[in-house]
Amino acid sequence: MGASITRSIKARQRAPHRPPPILLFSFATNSLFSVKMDSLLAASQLHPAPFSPAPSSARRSPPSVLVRGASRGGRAAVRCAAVTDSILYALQHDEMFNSEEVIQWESGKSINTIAAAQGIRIRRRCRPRYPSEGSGDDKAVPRNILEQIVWDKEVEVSQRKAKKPLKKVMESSEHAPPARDFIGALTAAYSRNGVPALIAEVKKASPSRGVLRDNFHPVEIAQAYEQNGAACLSILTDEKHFQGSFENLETIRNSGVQCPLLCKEFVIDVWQIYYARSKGADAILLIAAVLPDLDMKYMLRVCRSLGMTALIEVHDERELDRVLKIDGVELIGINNRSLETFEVDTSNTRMLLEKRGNVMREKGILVVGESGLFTPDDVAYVQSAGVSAVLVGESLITEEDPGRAIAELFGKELLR
Ligand SMILES: O=C(O)c1ccccc1NCC(=O)[C@H](O)[C@H](O)COP(=O)(O)O
Repeated sequence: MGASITRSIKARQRAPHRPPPILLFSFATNSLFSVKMDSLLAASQLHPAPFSPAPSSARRSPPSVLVRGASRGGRAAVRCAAVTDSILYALQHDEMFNSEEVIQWESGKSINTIAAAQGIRIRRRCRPRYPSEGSGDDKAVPRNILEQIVWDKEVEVSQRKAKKPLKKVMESSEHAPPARDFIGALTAAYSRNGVPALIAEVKKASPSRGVLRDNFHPVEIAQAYEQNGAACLSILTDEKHFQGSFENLETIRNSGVQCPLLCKEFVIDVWQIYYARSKGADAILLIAAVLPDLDMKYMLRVCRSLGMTALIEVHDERELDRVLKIDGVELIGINNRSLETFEVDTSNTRMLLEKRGNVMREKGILVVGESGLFTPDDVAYVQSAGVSAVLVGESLITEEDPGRAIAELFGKELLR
């Protein structure tokens, strides 16, 4: 493991920790403009001067703000009393704000068209503002389970946001204790044990397997995982398809468990990242099959501003290549399960590492092998392919004693 992990640690030590530029796009929602304004207002109060201090004259007399994309094919001047010059400066000078994807969006392409051009097959349902936009048809049926999950998530997130707007959830996230070092915990565990670090998953049910465990006590399971050498934990928060919850995440965080926690959520909106942080998450999953590049870049910035780690999940070469072009990626999960067909094939990890392992090592990116790992041979197989960590759910959670099952999975007891 040596070199790539050392590089990763060094990269992390070098990485500046600063608030995110105030960039306000989300392809995740149809109310792009209101999200922008929500974020703008919230950010102007919570991160008052990310780039440059606002002159006092600006504070006395708030400027008009040009908000790109507020109207199709052009810009709308929006007077916003809470916005300072520093934010205006940030918006106008941000490389991402002026990026290709934004220009495409402004030129009238729909969210789904832009995503499809990046090879993303998952469509957003997004209630259309214009007849030509979105899938548009209330009777449309999802093409696969991942699309179904994303469509359900759009409804869930909009309901949650109505109850707790972004500004409030950002404030809550500011009060959470600092995020723990997820990658640090993985690298330390790998050094200690000489086998891939374990991210043990607390998951009650899954779309592919139904209910995995009836007597499901999330805190007991989390404690058992930690006591038996898990480096980090992954907590499913999706209710509808996995019977998980943010309450589980919060309760585990408050139970005295020390392991860093991954919020295993289907993120489509930055609101979810702030919410996860407010509930004690140290890391969050971002799925390349769901998120267009611009969302991914913006969400990475938000994660960094919150001190959180992003585990970026890929399934195939195209997704991996997209992700490798994005700056600041530190942790990539290769999922052996197709989220569209449920097929599990551990050779996916080997195949992608054979093709792009060198690039990832050069960039100091740590790789996690995800899904379908049941035996010491499975673990050895993905380790020899080059992973530094494994994400395991089913093979542990279905055992009577999930903690003890860890030693069986690795063929030895793990040191804590
Ligand atoms: O687990 C599923 O059935 C599933 C279906 C659709 C989207 C995601 C899904 N699972 C998320 C995961 O990737 C796994 O929970 C995780 O990698 C652990 O996998 P396993 O060890 O096979 O439970």
